[in-house]
Amino acid sequence: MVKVYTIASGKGGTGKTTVTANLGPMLAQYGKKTCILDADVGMANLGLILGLENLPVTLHEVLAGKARVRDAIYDGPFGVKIVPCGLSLQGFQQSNPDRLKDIMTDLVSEFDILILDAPAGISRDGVIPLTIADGVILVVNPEISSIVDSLKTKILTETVGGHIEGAIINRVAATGNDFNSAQMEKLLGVRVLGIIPEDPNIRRASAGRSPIVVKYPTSSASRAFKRLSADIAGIEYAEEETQSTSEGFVDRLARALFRAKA
Ligand SMILES: Nc1ncnc2c1ncn2[C@@H]1O[C@H](COP(=O)(O)OP(=O)(O)OP(=O)(O)O)[C@@H](O)[C@H]1O
Repeated sequence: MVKVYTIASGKGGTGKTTVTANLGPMLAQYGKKTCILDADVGMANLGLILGLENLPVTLHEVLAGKARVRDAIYDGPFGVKIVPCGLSLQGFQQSNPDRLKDIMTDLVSEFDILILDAPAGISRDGVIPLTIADGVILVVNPEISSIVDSLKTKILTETVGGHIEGAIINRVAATGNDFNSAQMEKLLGVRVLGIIPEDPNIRRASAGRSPIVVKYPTSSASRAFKRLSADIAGIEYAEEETQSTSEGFVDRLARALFRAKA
């Protein structure tokens, strides 16, 4: 039975695309037939950070009624399938978001998990992905404005008959000064599914057109994404050894010095 998740937030820039781009490949790696779709048709950037652009057919053409969804499915890391949007404003203007539901119906028989990267805010384009998901996952930053906006999205989701699966707290500081899981659960009134730390390797990986789980698999955010994906896939996650950047550097320096002395 397919499970459809929508990755949503109230405020923009909380990390929805980052979460989608990393959960998708990891779920595929853990044996789930997974397809990620860029439902942020106006400000699409899932394709951009996964190295997919200048494509002949994207979700824009499908939503415009000019192409079939199976022609807009591309291969991604670890076997995940990706349905990106184009980058052009014209493509967005021609898209009809009401077609999204039919598109999902076409895909349900082929996948175990479908993940929709929803637009920020509470526009019509944003509401449709909330209604067609089995579970909406809120991506929240540990700051009061993001929490308040997520609460609005939670209420909106429930008002339109959607179901909140839980929240992912993203960009949590390593200092331990941010709200913890229990506090976030109390504030949001939803289950915290995972905590993703602030990790500069996320931006480096995106600049290299790759998800962090592929580019820097032992980085702190990658380990958090793997743990979260394993939970969603219903498998046990074996904690990997931490590869601290400073240890790696010291080891490399020691080796270089040893070679220089020899
Ligand atoms: N855990 C993190 N650590 C460091 N940087 C992060 C983290 N998560 C996301 N970012 C960065 O924050 C920025 C916004 O992330 P992203 O594009 O995923 O957000 P979004 O919610 O999809 O945005 P939008 O609402 O505009 O679609 C990006 O530059 C991304 O690299």
